[in-house]
Amino acid sequence: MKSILVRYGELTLKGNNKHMFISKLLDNIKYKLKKFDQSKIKFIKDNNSLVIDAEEEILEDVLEELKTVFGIYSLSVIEKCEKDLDKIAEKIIEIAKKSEYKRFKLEITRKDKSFPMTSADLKLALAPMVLKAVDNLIVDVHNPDLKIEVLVKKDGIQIFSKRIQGLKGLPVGVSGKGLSLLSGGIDSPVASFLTMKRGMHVDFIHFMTPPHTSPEALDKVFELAKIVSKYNSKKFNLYVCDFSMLLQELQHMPEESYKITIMRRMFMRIANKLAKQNGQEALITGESLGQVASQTIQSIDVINSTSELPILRPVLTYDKEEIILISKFIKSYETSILPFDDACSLFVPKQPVTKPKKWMAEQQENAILWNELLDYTMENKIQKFVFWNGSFTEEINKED
Ligand SMILES: Nc1ncnc2c1ncn2[C@@H]1O[C@H](COP(=O)(O)OP(=O)(O)OP(=O)(O)O)[C@@H](O)[C@H]1O
Repeated sequence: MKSILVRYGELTLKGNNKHMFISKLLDNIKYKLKKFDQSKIKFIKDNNSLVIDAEEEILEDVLEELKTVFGIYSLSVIEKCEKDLDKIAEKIIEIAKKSEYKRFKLEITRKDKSFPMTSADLKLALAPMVLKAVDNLIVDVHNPDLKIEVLVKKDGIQIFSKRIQGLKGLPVGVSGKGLSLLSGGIDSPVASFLTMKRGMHVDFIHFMTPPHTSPEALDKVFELAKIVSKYNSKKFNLYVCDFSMLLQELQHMPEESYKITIMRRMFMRIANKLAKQNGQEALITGESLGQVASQTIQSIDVINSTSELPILRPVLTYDKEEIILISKFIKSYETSILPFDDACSLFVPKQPVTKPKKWMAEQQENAILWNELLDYTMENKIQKFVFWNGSFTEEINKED
């Protein structure tokens, strides 16, 4: 058996909520590791961290899974031993001998104050033993390339030399539920991922307009939701809305340049109604300020005015390059750039309005018959797919 120390970081500062946050994180971790033979894994909890014992053959895979869990600050593969000076030295020497690095620093943290030696005493006793046993090792406290840390805890000693970065953030599920407008582009999967990072469970809605949008475009959206599912709650919904009837009606609007603005307002109205029916408390989009002509603060204002729910725009201030970096990190990029058009891109007017006015948007809407169509679309044109155990299943019953 090998052991992995899981650090909670920010979660340990959560005061009264600490218990709830940590228990959610444990749930999420256990779900992630469900795919392994459970006889090969053991969970040992303490106040501010978790130790997972895992058979050596699955250790790397377990680490990879843990790297996708929000709320984990960092991870270390640790050696455990009894509170015995010779045994501690033996473990440190073992690590130092295996390492290619030679500029050595020893760091001791004594969590168990009943342990008879102080951290300084321990360091003074251990360092010479290690230096004597390992060739070419030199002490470099300011610029070490081999830092070995020793934790003295109530139930024994933990020793490690590497900290692997976790995703940080908060465990998914502690910040309520959101409904993400997933378009099939680069930005909305990244916006969804960043929302999950702060602990929000994310469901998705996609608007399609067949026959103008192809089945491949829809496949792509399913694939994107699946890719980010790695970071999401174990079970979530993807709603697919056939927006064609409304799109057709929008063609009758007098002012061409307002088409995108009005389409977005309709998306928001539908997303609001759906979210209210299903308990999502916020909407999420991949809009980024100034990225395209229609993503201006005036446009955001005109879109917001149709929404009672808060609209989160996690990538609002990000440059495209920064968004692409994240999309490559979460591995959605290659799918996002597949050349299948979604509802929006097929509908872009020659010169979309960049500074729309609310009164003008309302005037455009008053010129068409959208109310009944929107209700009809809500009632009859939304399919619900539930993601569970790695795949989507359509739920036929409209009641959630
Ligand atoms: N067909 C759609 N279904 C669901 N949401 C959409 C759709 N089209 C646009 N949106 C939402 O509106 C936001 C802005 O749309 P826009 O068309 O400007 O983005 P995009 O660049 O095509 O896609 P993305 O923002 O995902 O890269 C999207 O990030 C997404 O949240």
